[in-house]
Amino acid sequence: GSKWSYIGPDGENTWPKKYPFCGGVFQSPIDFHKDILQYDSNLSPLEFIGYNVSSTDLFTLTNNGHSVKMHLSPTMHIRNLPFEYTASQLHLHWGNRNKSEGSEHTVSGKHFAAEMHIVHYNSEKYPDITAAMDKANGLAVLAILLEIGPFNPSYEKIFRHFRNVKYKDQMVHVPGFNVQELLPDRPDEYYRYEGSLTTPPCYPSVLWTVFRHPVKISQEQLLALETAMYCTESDDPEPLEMVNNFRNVQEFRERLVFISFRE
Ligand SMILES: NS(=O)(=O)c1c(F)c(F)c(S(=O)(=O)CCO)c(N[C@H]2CCCc3ccccc32)c1F
Ligand SMILES: [Zn+2]
Repeated sequence: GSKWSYIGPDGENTWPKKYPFCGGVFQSPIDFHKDILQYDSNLSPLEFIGYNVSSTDLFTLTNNGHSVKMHLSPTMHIRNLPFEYTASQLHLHWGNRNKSEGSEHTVSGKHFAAEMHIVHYNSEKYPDITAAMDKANGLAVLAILLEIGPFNPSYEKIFRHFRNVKYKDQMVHVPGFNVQELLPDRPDEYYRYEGSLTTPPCYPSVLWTVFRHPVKISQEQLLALETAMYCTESDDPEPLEMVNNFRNVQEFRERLVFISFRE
């Protein structure tokens, strides 16, 4: 199994030993700051096809020991990227109850409270994500920055199930809903760059789209995310809280991040 973690002897500084790409090029996440941003008028709004999933369809929510991930319906895909990308799963990254600064990407050096990723694979060129995940242009990940605000009923459609996936390998079914509700206002405004998976094996295969505007969830919803899950199995005598499951920002030299909006 994947023997890596975010803390301790298998923490991120040791990842390159077992996963060489983690010490390679084009690594994510990164910090978005003024002098690496460049407006690009060709960055058009993405089209989200099949995101409105019927409640008779079921998503599977799983605690995989690293994050909580929700397997998505293969009828969901994005258009307006260089290729068509089909949805695979979504998952989250967060901090802890004393420090709600667990986003992966940062803006002018600032963390947001948490970050949600919707992982897609290039279904035009590859049959499935396993074939796509180590190829150039293989994956496209949408990133939504989360911050504290009013209660968010759309996010609650996922969050209300956290108590049933407290421990590693637990799963629960979530009735389908319109996943587009999870996206921020103005999804036409985003950061775009070529990067990598932020977990081992860190393949440099990801076309990143990080939406400019954060989504608000309540303090209570954030606390539930920060305190509900464990990395360990239900019968483990030494339970490990699933907290701070974000990678630190990586060196980003001699490259630009393209933005679809003017400052
Ligand atoms: N931040 S990130 O880079 O988007 C990111 C994660 F952070 C993350 F934890 C995961 S994981 O939950 O699968 C646990 C470790 O792979 C993924 N999985 C992707 C890529 C790896 C293999 C795979 C296979 C099927 C579906 C999705 C994925 C991931 F892409
Ligand atoms: Zn992620």
